[in-house]
Amino acid sequence: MSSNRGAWQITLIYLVVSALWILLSDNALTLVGLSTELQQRLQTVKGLAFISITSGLIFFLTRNYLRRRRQQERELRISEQRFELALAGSQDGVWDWHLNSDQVHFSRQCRVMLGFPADSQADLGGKWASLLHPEDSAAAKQALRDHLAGRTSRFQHVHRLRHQHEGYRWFEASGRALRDPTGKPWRILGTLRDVTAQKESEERLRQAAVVFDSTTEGVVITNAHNQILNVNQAFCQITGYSADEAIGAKPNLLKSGWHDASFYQAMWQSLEHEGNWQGEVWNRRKNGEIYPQWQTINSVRDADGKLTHYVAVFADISKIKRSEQEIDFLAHNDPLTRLPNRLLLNERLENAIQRAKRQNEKVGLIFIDLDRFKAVNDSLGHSAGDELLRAAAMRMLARSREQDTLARLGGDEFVLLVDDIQATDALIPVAKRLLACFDKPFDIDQQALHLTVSLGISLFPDDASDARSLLTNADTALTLAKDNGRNTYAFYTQALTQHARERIALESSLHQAISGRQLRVYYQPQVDLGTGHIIGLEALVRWQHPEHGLLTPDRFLPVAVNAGLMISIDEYVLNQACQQMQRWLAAGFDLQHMAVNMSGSWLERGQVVDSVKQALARNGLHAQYLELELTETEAMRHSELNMERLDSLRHLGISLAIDDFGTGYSSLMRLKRLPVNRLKIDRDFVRDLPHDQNDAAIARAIIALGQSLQMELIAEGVETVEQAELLTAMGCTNAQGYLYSRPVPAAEIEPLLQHVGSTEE
Ligand SMILES: Nc1nc2c(ncn2[C@@H]2O[C@@H]3COP(=O)(O)O[C@H]4[C@@H](O)[C@H](n5cnc6c(=O)[nH]c(N)nc65)O[C@@H]4COP(=O)(O)O[C@H]3[C@H]2O)c(=O)[nH]1
Repeated sequence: MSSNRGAWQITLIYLVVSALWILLSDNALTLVGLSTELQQRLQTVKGLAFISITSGLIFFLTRNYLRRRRQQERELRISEQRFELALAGSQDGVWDWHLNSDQVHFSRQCRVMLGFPADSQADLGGKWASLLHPEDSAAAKQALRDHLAGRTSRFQHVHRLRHQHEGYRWFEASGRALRDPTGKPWRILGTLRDVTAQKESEERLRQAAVVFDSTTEGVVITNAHNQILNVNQAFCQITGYSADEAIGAKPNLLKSGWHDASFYQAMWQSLEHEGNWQGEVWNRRKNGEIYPQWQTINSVRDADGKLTHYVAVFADISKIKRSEQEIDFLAHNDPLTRLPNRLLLNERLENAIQRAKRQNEKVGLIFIDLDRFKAVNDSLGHSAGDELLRAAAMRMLARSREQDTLARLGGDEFVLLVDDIQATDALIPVAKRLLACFDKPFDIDQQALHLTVSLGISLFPDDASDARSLLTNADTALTLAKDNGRNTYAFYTQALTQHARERIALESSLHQAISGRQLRVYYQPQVDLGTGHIIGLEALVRWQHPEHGLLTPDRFLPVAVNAGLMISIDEYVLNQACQQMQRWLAAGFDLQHMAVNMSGSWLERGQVVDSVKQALARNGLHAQYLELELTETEAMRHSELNMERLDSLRHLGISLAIDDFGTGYSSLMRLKRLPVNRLKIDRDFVRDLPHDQNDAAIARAIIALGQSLQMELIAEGVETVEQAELLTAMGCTNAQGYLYSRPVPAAEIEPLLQHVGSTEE
């Protein structure tokens, strides 16, 4: 009941009761028939009674009314206090917006939250919109419009409002509109809550969730009882377990059994005392594979310090481990053959020497060099060369004892470290075994390649007292093995050291030899096997050494190659030979050509064509009388430039011969393309004729090849009549060798030429 209606009802009742009282009580007195005086007295009493009753009534009503009001006011105050307390506790502010007057009341808390003075009574109406962040403004206003229009039952929106001092902060505003009977809103009341911290932690959580899901490191979260609560995608990828399989289980699901109890004890102790643990753990994937992981575990405690969770983050480091191993391997091993390299050999050699010192034993070092490997590499290409090196390494490794170290130093150089030997002789069977590794040919690129090795042996403590000298001495011994005709072994001796010193001395005196005219040119005849006539000569260099006497090319040419002196020597010989040939021709000797050796470096450097032109011009020799010899290996070098230079030489009119044919690895295609007139059968295949069937077969094959390519053939190193006859029978037309003459100075050649006869005879 409304207050107006209630008041009207009470007043009406009072009017009716009073009117009835006045009218009826007077009539009642009249009817009773009392005297007038008594009636007047009773009327006075009645009037007083009425006043008393109504006064009493008014008193009680007023008292009740006032009591109820006080009670209500008290209750209101209490409720207001409760509300204030509740709001203060919740940190929410209250706002009250009278829409018609556009007056907004912001509670004290609201003002504090927005950075206004707490007790400012300034009207903040209309401020709300201006405080809104530009990015949130449209959405917040739309939410308010929706509610005022009755489209939503509550206004609720989270947006940023500008704080007076701290920039924008996040607020959650909620409220409800009061509407008149027509439904039109006239007031809206609501609360405002600062949710900046919540927003920030939501953002942090969102970021953490992204990290959790996208990190490549596995993450496991367990409760305090070490039961898995959550794992991330990376965990599943690394371990092979799905999240469903892992959740609820314990992390020992991954236990590999590689760590003992003390390892886990130390881990738990660290977690308990430090709150974290970090280290390498070997775990087992679902597929059984054991792998290393780098793991960090942190214990998580609540505000009261009670342990709630463990969080473990780990990275699979198996790839890193593998590359570490690979790097370590490559640092100590040769990538081609996978054998130990120089570094590892040195380490092992040092150790072996120390051990031998302690145990009074010996250490043997065998330096191994593949004979003529360079020729294979140059003619068949590097990949075939590599394959050959690998195959050779495998054969030697298979024949070595496990405790010995076979190392590759680079190129075609290997070393076998033979540990724990009692006597020098013990190395002989080892060396023989190594040589035997090369008895059978290697099958490379569908070709059977025959290869031999030369071995140089030195011994600790007999030949050297430290690793470095031992290696140098083995190398020196190798030179001796090579000098002894290759495919053999040689021990280091003091004499060898002397030899090495001589080589160094030779190199320095070779420079003087060239300038000081110590070089000599010897000539060796080349004869027609059919007529026995000398058809040409080969110019061969000698060194008239002031102390060592006459030195043959094998003593000083390798030194000259190392010292870069080959071109000077070749040019000197060419000049001398042209001069001499011109003299002999002028003297009327019937010679077809003068053969001069051409080193690889001379051809390679490119000045050979000019040098030849100049030598011919200087000596007035016609190009047709000059023949240049190039070894098979040099001729097969795959360089277009070399090919062009050979073509240019041919265009000058000189002829070209391939020297030492049969020792290299010729490609038929290339041989066909070479502008060559003559093949010289290497003396290695002539030496054992006519007895060696293999050599005979090779010589026959070379002759057939030369014939089919329309090249002239000359056999080198013919020493016996039988050899000459056999070669003639095989179809070889020319020969050179001691049978006819050793290489001799020009003066000694002339009687031979006269014997053959001059054109003037
Ligand atoms: N056992 C034996 N050997 C015989 C016989 N007939 C000839 N010889 C030797 O065979 C070699 C032939 O020369 P090469 O194959 O061009 O082989 C030559 C050649 O490759 C190189 N050489 C010599 N002089 C020069 C030069 O002026 N320049 C260049 N680049 N190399 C040269 O040195 C190599 C060796 O020359 P030499 O010691 O003079 O050795 C000569 C010669 O003395 C024989 O019946 N039996």
